[in-house]
Amino acid sequence: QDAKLPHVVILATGGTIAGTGATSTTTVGYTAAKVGVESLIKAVPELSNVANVTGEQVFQIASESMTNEHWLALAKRVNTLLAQADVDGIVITHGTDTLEETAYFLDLVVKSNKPVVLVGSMRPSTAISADGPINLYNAVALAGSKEAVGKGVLVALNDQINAAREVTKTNTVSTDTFKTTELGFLGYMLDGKPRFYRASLRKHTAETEFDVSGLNALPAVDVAYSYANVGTAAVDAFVAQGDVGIVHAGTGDGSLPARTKPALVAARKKGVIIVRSSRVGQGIVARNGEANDDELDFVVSDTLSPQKARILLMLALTRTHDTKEIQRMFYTY
Ligand SMILES: NC(=O)C[C@H](N)C(=O)O
Repeated sequence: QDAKLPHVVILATGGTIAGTGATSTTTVGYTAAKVGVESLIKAVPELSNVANVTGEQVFQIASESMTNEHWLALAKRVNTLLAQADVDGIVITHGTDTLEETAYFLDLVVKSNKPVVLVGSMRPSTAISADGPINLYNAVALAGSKEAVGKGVLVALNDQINAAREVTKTNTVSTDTFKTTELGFLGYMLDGKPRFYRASLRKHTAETEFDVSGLNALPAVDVAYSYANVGTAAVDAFVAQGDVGIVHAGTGDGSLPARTKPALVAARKKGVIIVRSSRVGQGIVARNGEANDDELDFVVSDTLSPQKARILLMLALTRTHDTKEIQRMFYTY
């Protein structure tokens, strides 16, 4: 322990960064979530040069199995730790498949300006040139840095720093998979030091109106994906199971197929909040563009991906069912 260094807590949740393969050349077909947090820390002795590190195993899962309940537990732990004067920053080791979703959820509910950095890896810990150790080193250095304070929840892999709201996984297996394609990533990690060039302008962390401290569950919201020949089965099933919100991952600028639209309109009449988003991955879903949202009383996702729109809609529904208010939130966060 070096009193001059920041105290960074590593919260381990599993994923490939904690995965093991049969051989050193196994980079797919490995088992995720095997190695514990103490082993992750021990594998990178250089961490002690940049921070005093302590570890906690919060879950041990592959991130495709992440649930709302995991998020609530994780957010509460993060908020408790960051309220402690002796904690300077948090690193969360996480599977990459839903890493961007956990990052955005935390971006909306963490009540602190202290850095929170999500990190993972694409190769298991046993692989030649595993990317986990260097990613973990950079994440810890970033979480302990003054530069990362107030920047919102960050995602740092492959020497690049991204904002939680905008980053997405873009390649199924490559180590160079996390991208903020059009808006651009925030900066680089270079020799364990952050170099920031931009910041996300949407409200986050300490500035948000969302509070999960008293919540044990989140409102039921699902994503209905659109494609040629789509029918109403998904929307109907979501309504039947009692969803209070549906995010429509529409084609193009969030367009509504002739067959699906009546089901969404009927769902809205029953009180379900409908958010029009797009499966395209880039660009703004324009309000009153592909549909008359004012008339239908729908909300548009702005630039959020369907999976992130689901998160904001769940949190919005913990505060209000007023569509004007919810639309304001989609233009704020
Ligand atoms: N690279 C990874 O971490 C993928 C893994 N399926 C996970 O998300 O847990």
